[in-house]
Amino acid sequence: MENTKILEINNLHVQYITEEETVNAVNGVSLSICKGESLGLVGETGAGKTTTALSIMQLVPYPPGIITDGEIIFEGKDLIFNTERENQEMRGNGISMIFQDPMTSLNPIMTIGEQLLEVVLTHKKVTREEGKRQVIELLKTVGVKEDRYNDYPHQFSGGMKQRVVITMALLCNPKLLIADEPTTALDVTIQAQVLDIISDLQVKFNMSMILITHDLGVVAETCDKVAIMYAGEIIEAGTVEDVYTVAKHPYTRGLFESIPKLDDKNEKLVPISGSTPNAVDLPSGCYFHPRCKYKQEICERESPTLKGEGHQYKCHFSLFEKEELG
Ligand SMILES: Nc1ncnc2c1ncn2[C@@H]1O[C@H](COP(=O)(O)OP(=O)(O)OP(=O)(O)O)[C@@H](O)[C@H]1O
Ligand code: NI
Repeated sequence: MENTKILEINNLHVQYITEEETVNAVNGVSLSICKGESLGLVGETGAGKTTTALSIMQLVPYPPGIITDGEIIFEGKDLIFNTERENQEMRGNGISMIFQDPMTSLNPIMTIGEQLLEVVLTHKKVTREEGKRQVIELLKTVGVKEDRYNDYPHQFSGGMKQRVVITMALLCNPKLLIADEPTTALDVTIQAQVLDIISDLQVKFNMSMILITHDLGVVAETCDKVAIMYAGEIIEAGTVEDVYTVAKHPYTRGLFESIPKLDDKNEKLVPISGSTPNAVDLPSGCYFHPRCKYKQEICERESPTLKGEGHQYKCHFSLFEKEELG
């Protein structure tokens, strides 16, 4: 792995503003990814993962969504100041995104061959023949046979559709791939296959990747680094090895404890008590304090800063201090 930063997000804030309410979806996210590196972005529903991804793609729906602060530096340039033309170019050959539902990306009334070829011809200076050759070759790589070129999306199963979408995302050789829960909509039996394909291609093409998921096991198998999101903030981040060995934030610990253990069939899922805060009306101080069993007075009052080098966590105390506090 090289150490060149390909993407750097600094202090990103995103809100969804309507007449009735303001949703604080992303509240100061900072993260960076190096060339060829894969980052797992993990968090409960509503934590702001998709909004972070859409911000990078410059696809936050406006209205009601608006990036209110921060920087998104891709290859040295702040995407927030891009023109629409520059955005299209960035999405054509810089950053690609795979969505949860394959039909978000596929046109139901075109054959998959036609739509994949169109992507190539829009972004690369190649002949139709060469374009078609590239499409067929990449389709084969993801396990879709050449004789399916003229089929329509509805003729494919969910897993096969997602393979076509992966092909579409990779045709223009993106430097960064964002996969937003790419297998959640699929049958459990084929989720692992599709994840393997994504993971293999990420390594093969030396792409950087952000993999959004609820599944800490998937991150362990697929990613170099992990970032845990809670209420629009990254509350812990580091290498998979560091974070999985010693989780430093009580929320992360709670997430690990809530994974059912394979070797003990009777082990109950231990959910973190309480629920995620309402993004319209966030708690004072540390957003996790209402659910934290180590809560102290300062936690209700002050938002903790991010501590640590490399392995970072956003908490007033180290866990060992907490254990002493009881
Ligand atoms: N178009 C929208 N309008 C208003 N609020 C929105 C919109 N999209 C998302 N939100 C809100 O923004 C917050 C963050 O949502 P987001 O989809 O980014 O979370 P997520 O971590 O991707 O969740 P999930 O795991 O369910 O996909 C949530 O409170 C959500 O309800
Ligand atoms: Ni999401």
